[in-house]
Amino acid sequence: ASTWANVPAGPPDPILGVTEKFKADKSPKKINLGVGAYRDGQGKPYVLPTVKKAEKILSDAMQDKEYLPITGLAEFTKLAAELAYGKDSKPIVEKRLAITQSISGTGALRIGTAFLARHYPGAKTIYLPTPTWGNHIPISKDSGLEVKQYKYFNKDTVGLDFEGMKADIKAAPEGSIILLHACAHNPTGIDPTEAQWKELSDLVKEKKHFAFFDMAYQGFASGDILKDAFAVRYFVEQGHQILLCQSFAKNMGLYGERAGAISFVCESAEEKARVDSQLKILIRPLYSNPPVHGARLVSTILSSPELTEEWLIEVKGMADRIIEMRERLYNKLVELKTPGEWGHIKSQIGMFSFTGLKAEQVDALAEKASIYLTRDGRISMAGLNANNVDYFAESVSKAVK
Ligand SMILES: Cc1ncc(COP(=O)(O)O)c(CNOCC(=O)O)c1O
Repeated sequence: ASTWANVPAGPPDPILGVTEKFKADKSPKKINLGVGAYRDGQGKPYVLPTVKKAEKILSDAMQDKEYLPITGLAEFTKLAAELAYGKDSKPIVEKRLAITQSISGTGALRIGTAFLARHYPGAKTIYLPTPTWGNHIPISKDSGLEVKQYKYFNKDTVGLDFEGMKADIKAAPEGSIILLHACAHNPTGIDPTEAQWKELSDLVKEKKHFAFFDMAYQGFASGDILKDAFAVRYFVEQGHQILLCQSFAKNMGLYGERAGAISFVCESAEEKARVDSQLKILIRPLYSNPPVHGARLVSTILSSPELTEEWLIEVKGMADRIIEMRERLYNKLVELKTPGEWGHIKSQIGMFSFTGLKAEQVDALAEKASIYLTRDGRISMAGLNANNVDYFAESVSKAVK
């Protein structure tokens, strides 16, 4: 028998599988609201003008293709840390932030969970919000952590179940690992308010929990990189030794370049050195060293005040287009007298909207209207534009009547 006779056919990824179905659909009216990648007003992938300028600078520079160090391009990780924490944040000023480049946000999450599985002094259990980004679960499990949940989404109010969230975090054994979406929660688009983040910081501190931040959308959520980093910076100011995963996939449109970073707030420069050494030991047998081009693109932009200024305008432009689509969709659903409450479409933030559509309604939209979204009712708002938002609203209206 063949070597692989016992390999079973696995299920398609719930998110990426939607795009496969979309591609197979021949309808001219088809819409892909599945994958979380930004599209411009014409439904096209968007290469930021600052990225194009950085490409030109790099191609003129004709740099070599030598290996990066295990922890990546030092200029990239320095600039990524400053973007997230702020130039004058204490961990950076006191040189006690251990950081490594990663294979985008997914790679950062994989390194973080693997590092915790290997070195965390407490229980090797990670608490994830319900729901969370689907990939958080297999990443954590494959790293050897036990996965538990904390309440997050209240389907009656289509809002944050803050009391449930606090109760579950409080009930978790002291010193538990709590994964927190820093901004633009995926898939719900619902974030704690700044006041709620302050309460969560107190609770995490009281329980001596470990805050594991996933910040895949800094700048892309509200359009303001400082606003989106509020939770991360507040927790650090409050003295939490956080772990932070960063991605430049969305806010710089570098999806396929796989530019990301993971950082650990340490107690001292000496501890940072020990953590850095163990990060190298963990990464070396994983992929040895990371891809160079994406890191150079990010560094070229963030090391130039004028390119950074232009980038901030571009990332706000993306966020604003999504916010405009939220308003247009909401107004159209209301105009069509669509049954149900739709305010959450406007109040949610970031790439996604948790519509509240049921799985069978999602299936009907695919079959009857060639509109594709994940079965949890999440839509990527970026897939909507002036040419298709009315058709989508009309189709939803029909599906829920
Ligand atoms: C919360 C979160 N963390 C991390 C990541 C990792 O992204 P990357 O590895 O591309 O940086 C993502 C990317 N999500 O992909 C879009 C989708 O859900 O359809 C994410 O949403």
